[in-house]
Amino acid sequence: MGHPVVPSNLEEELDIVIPTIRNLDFLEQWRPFFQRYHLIVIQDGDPKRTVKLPQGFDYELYTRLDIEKILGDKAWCISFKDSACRCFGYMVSKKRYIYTIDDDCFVAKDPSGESINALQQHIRNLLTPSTPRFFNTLYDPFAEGADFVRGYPFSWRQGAPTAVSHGLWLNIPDYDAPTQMVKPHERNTRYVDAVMTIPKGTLFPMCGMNLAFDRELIGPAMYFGLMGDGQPLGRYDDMWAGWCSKVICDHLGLGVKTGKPYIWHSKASNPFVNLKKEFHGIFWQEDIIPFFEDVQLPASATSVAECYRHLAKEVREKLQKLDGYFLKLADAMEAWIDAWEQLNPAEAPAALSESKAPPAQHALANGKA
Ligand SMILES: O=c1ccn([C@@H]2O[C@H](COP(=O)(O)OP(=O)(O)O[C@H]3O[C@@H](CO)[C@H](O)[C@H]3O)[C@@H](O)[C@H]2O)c(=O)[nH]1
Ligand SMILES: [Mn+2]
Repeated sequence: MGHPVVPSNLEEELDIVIPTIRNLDFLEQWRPFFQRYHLIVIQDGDPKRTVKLPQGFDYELYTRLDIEKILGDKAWCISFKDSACRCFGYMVSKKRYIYTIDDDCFVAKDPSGESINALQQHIRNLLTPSTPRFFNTLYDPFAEGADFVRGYPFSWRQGAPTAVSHGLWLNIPDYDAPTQMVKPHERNTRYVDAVMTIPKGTLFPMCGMNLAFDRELIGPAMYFGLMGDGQPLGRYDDMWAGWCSKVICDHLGLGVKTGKPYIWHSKASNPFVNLKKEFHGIFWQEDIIPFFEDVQLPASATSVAECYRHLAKEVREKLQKLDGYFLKLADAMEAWIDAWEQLNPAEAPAALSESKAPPAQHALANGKA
């Protein structure tokens, strides 16, 4: 299968969102790959701090004061003092694609020693279909030198539109605090040359460190939750967005891929601080995962916003038994989607009519998915 042509005007189609409590010197190393794109920087913590960017980058920068000015009475749904604040950048972007990266992630090298253009690989992942309904054992059938293997149904080879591309990390792996405490010196040195679709009906731990998605297909579901300052939970921001968006992707016939590209994650955050942030989540997720596995989105929900509002109701009803936090989180999910639609009126969904729905959604409309 030929590689899709990466659109030459991609810079008009993609924003790079970076949350930061540090500085952005890391951009110097990414300059060859990032300079042509517009950056959306979410400056977390003290709004009076000055965040400097290397010369020559085109960017917009938002502090907590900007978020409060823009969102008004809905600003409370955007986390403060947590990387979850990055999702504000998804909301204010006007582009088709989003790439989000942490400020301690650098350009990795592949086994041949070549620098990895993570952005290019993510776009290839997003521009080629996914195979959520039937696993291709040779992994990505659209990769150079690969294809669908014998026994793969020909009528299913068009695949599904890809909504999310989840990249990985060399050096410091994205481990939870307990694992990091037990294995403080473990480094990920394994470069696996593969991209694969996460099967329909299977959840996964989405990491926000090196993540791209199609904002038009799944943007409204990419809310990174209520974390950080004043909240009983942290470091489950990307996880929450991953579980919500995967359930919605499965329902709407969209695909999620994981694997290449790799970035080089340079800093291990403090496992003791992380344990305090993650503590409740380690217990709650034993109930949260079955909740997402069991949730049934109605066939009448044919837009992301409709699915998301249904999810918020389910969270309120079924997770409040875990902790009152989930009542607040459900309210925050609704504030998020309201704010998203206010800031993006053109995208505010009338339910996708059959005629406009891509094939996979056709299947949903006809009850085949
Ligand atoms: O209060 C904060 C803390 C951090 N940031 C910015 O967010 C990213 C990630 O921060 P950091 O690299 O310190 O955290 P990690 O533990 O390595 O990140 C992983 O944890 C996930 C949980 O959120 C995160 O997505 C993973 O990548 C950096 O850019 C910090 O500057 C912040 O804005 N506010
Ligand atoms: Mn980090």
